[in-house]
Amino acid sequence: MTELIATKSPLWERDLGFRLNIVAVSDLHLGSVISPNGLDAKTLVEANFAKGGFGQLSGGSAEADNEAIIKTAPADIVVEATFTNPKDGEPAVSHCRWALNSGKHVVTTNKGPIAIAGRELKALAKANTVHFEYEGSVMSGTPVIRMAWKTLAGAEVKGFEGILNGTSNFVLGRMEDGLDFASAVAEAQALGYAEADPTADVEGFDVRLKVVILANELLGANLKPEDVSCRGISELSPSDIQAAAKVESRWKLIGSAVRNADGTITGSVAPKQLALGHTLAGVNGATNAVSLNTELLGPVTVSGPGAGRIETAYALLSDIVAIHNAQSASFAKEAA
Ligand SMILES: NC(=O)C1=CN([C@@H]2O[C@H](COP(=O)(O)OP(=O)(O)OC[C@H]3O[C@@H](n4cnc5c(N)ncnc54)[C@H](OP(=O)(O)O)[C@@H]3O)[C@@H](O)[C@H]2O)C=CC1
Ligand SMILES: N[C@@H](CCO)C(=O)O
Repeated sequence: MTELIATKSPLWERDLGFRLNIVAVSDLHLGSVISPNGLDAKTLVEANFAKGGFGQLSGGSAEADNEAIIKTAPADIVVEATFTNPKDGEPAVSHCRWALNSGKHVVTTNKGPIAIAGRELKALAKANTVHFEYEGSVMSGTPVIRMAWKTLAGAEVKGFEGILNGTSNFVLGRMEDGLDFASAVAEAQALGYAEADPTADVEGFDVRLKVVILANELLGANLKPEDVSCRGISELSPSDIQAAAKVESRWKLIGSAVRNADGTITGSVAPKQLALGHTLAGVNGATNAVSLNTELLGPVTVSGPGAGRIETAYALLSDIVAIHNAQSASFAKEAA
């Protein structure tokens, strides 16, 4: 995000009508810093700080004092981009609570807080009259949550199925090329697609969080991760991959949810062998795609980048734009 701010600020000011000013940063390795007048994004990107390096800056400390930074920094918006913890969502859930309770908007790509504590955090945002935005938690910068809410409003989403993890899709493709599993995972890590612990990617835990988020957001479910059955791609062998190719099909890790006749919602994550003609069979690399099954339009499929540094930073920008637009609309209404 800092890299994007360093290069895109003049363009955003012209096209989007705001200029982002970084007033504080907290990072486990680098430490933390508060600068009410703003930190230069280019310097932050290029300085190549050593461990604890923020300690050298005015207003800086070699320790990541997240709580104090989040609560006291003179910021309007807190960007939560620590690692996703699929078990209890921490420390990100606490980061979001501290920010919302301090009257700060939160934008995040972290799946943990939304899948595990989404209801609580949304209520907290409402109580504090601030926004809690998380478009990048599913399919990184590719719009799906707001797209479904806004552009497909009234179309009645009944279920969805999708490729929701860039790493596992990339790994399956590289295994089709003949690469072994471990080398393919290492490539995905080097490209910035994988989670801090890639077990979450290959065992399906990351997709499970995304299925929970989409089911709760788009189908009005109240699922928790443990409600969604989950199998990952680590169960597939190179011979499974080759056997699928021989019958004109491909293995894909599919996350899905459906509203049942009795109104309950069932979610699942599992590798599926798809015929080459299937809408999701041609989705390659770190690209994600989701087919939303709607009552009025039938399936509507969205496809785009599902992982990557810039792609994920864009998701944060899209959340900030949403906040800016909502606030501008509300100021205009008050002024009328
Ligand atoms: N990368 C991607 O393609 C996508 C990522 N996401 C999600 O976005 C988030 C960020 O992704 P990504 O940058 O790839 O993740 P990384 O794991 O690469 O980076 C996480 C960052 O958070 C810092 N950090 C970790 N714990 C703490 C803490 N307790 N306090 C302060 N800083 C902390 C790390 O610091 P340090 O380096 O010092 O350990 C690191 O800089 C994750 O939740 C991820 O799941 C969502 C969509 C796509
Ligand atoms: N590790 C995740 C990042 C996006 O959530 C993936 O590969 O899809």
